Amino acid sequence: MFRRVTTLFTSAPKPSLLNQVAYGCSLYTTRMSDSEHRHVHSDCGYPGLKELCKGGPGVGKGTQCTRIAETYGFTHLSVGDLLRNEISSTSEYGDMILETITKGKIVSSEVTVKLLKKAIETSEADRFLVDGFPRTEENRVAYEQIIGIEPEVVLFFDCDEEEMMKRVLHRNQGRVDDNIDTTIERLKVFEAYTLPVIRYYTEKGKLYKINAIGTEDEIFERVRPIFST
Ligand SMILES: Nc1ncnc2c1ncn2[C@@H]1O[C@H](COP(=O)(O)OP(=O)(O)O)[C@@H](O)[C@H]1O
Ligand SMILES: O=c1ccn([C@@H]2O[C@H](COP(=O)(O)OP(=O)(O)O)[C@@H](O)[C@H]2O)c(=O)[nH]1
Ligand SMILES: [Mg+2]
Repeated sequence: MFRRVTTLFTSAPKPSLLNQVAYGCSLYTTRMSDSEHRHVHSDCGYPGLKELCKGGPGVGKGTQCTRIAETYGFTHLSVGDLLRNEISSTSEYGDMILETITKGKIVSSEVTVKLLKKAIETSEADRFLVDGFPRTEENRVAYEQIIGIEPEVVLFFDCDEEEMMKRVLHRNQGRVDDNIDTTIERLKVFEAYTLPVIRYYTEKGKLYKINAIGTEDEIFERVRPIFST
């Protein structure tokens, strides 16, 4: 079985650098029952909304985060992109990150939170959409401790495993992890490490499940009410 996760965060305007962070959304497929998820409701207004988006590999997190950011004025921070930028730079972490991504494993929180913090601090923006993070409970705790913000809303993009695999294999961006073996591993990692994060936010009453099957436009229309007051 395949599973996927995507994450986005939005943040509320705030005074200090770290307060600016918005939690994003994640996309993933899951075996959780619908009763475990909250659904988007009309009183989830913006501004003041902090969002976290979750979903599995290829579910469309990045695609939807880009549209959300453009439409609602967020700065889109993809942690995957931050990590890939490190690989192509002279970063001391480059080799480790490449090996980790190639295997479909998770980079340590020490590195990812450091990169996120730097991206936020060097940006002049005051609202961010964080995509594809946190992927583990350790990520979540480290992020909330260091960034100092807990998301109010977590978007969960739900898609069947076969469709996620199909989207990954057709992504055509030359990524080292866009292959069958790595994606299967990523789905296992999702189930073992990311699903607990989803459950955490479900229990906190912050999870919003979005059906990620359909066209990009159709999915965006399902997301839109969350950002529209
Ligand atoms: N609703 C959709 N239907 C079909 N393909 C999609 C859809 N949304 C995104 N894609 C495509 O699927 C691939 C993975 O999308 P991406 O946004 O990178 O997902 P993720 O960030 O969750 O891994 C891309 O090639 C993208 O163009
Ligand atoms: O918080 C994160 C985000 C990404 N990754 C690594 O980067 C890869 C690609 O992540 P990305 O979000 O770009 O993938 P997507 O889900 O969009 O396909 C993951 O499989 C991990 O190896 C990580 O370790 N921690
Ligand atoms: Mg992505």
